[in-house]
Amino acid sequence: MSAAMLGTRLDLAPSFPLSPSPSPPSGLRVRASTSPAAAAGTRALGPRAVQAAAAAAATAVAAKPAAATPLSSDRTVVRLGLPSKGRMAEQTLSLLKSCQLSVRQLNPRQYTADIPQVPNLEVWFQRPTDIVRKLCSGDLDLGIVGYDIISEYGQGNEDLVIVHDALEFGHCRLSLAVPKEGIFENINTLEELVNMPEWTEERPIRVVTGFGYVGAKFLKEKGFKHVSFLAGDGALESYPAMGMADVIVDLVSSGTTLRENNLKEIEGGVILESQATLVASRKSLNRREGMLEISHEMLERLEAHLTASGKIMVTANMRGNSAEEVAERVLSQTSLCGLQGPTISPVYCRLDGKVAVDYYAINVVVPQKSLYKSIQQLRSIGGSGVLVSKLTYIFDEETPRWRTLLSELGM
Ligand SMILES: Nc1ncnc2c1ncn2[C@@H]1O[C@H](COP(=O)(O)OP(=O)(O)OP(=O)(O)O)[C@@H](O)[C@H]1O
Ligand SMILES: O=P(O)(O)OC[C@H]1O[C@H](OP(=O)(O)OP(=O)(O)O)[C@H](O)[C@@H]1O
Ligand SMILES: [Mg+2]
Repeated sequence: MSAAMLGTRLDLAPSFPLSPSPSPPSGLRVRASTSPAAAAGTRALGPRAVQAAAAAAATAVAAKPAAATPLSSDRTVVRLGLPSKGRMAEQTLSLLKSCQLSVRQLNPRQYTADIPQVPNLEVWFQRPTDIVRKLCSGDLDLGIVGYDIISEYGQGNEDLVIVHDALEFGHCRLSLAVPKEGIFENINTLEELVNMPEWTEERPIRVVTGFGYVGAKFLKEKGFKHVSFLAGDGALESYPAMGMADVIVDLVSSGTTLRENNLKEIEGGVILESQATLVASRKSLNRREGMLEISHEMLERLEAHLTASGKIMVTANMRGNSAEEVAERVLSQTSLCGLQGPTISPVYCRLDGKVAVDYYAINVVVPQKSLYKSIQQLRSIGGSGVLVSKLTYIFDEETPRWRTLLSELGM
């Protein structure tokens, strides 16, 4: 454990280059599902569209050479930074493997590796904080890190663009927590904490955190006037009991560490929600050869895998007079609507020497958690011979996140 005073007191008002908005800086957070561009986009996006985007990017660069800052080094390979340690490291590799993007590392002590499926891509194992720093400096082009680290170490840098904001692991929140007892016994909201008479210029509230930038920005925006920060690397939950800090700003997942150390979260005290993200350098996306194609491929594979996870394919047979009549019955059930709708196909058999349709086969994708309900609903409308299979990938016609990314890049 290491700790260093950032200064006896942090005079928040003049010394912090803080933006007024509590939300992530524009250009940093790319929200695929909510953007109007994503909602409006219906055109299929194939490899040609990626090439077109790459060509557009090249033209844009060619059109304004004077304004463009040079890319760091004239390397021709694209670099992906992956966490070298910590709890994200293993999960990152396993996610990539599930997307058929297995990382090949010849020796565990080597910091470089490759993904045989993607030529022209170098993998560099780095600490998560360094991944963000190196994306900003142009020494990496892509990275997988927690949103918390992007917010803290990216500090609103417009060059960072989130390509996929929800890789579905590393879920945690950055939260302010206070001791359960003593002067905090009746403090349950951030407002109550701000208004405590204890905090004065002579005796500021002492906050220990590894998130000095995001933490200070949040407290300033919430109206804290007298704050003193202590930077800590780990075991922050011990600081209040040791008398070294009044409150902590740290990552929380299950809440066990807080509870076991007699601390509690308070209403309004969540600073940000985090999970693993795929993040890129805007300069690289705009100008490094091959970068758009690689980003598109990674995004598509990640989306296909993540969309399929937790979903199953249910197949059943059903008697009926026509496909439409069977469809009416299936669509009358809430759990059988599928992704776009059920697929219904005739099952041909020989009846009295003639080919005839007696049954229809229904294929429908449903969330794994509603499996039993789906089976019950299928049976209630005459379904039989139910087969259930796990889905590995769902490649949609287009990836809304890709469309959002292109629009973010002005392409
Ligand atoms: N308790 C948690 N549960 C889930 N995700 C977490 C938790 N703590 C941190 N994370 C996420 O994992 C990332 C890496 O955290 P982790 O603690 O594994 O690495 P580290 O702090 O660099 O390693 P170490 O703690 O060994 O120095 C964090 O940036 C955050 O996004
Ligand atoms: O809510 P919980 O599920 O209890 O998780 C929260 C804890 O996890 C992280 O610590 P980590 O395990 O990384 O240890 P560290 O402090 O040594 O980094 C974080 O800093 C909290 O202490
Ligand atoms: Mg940790």
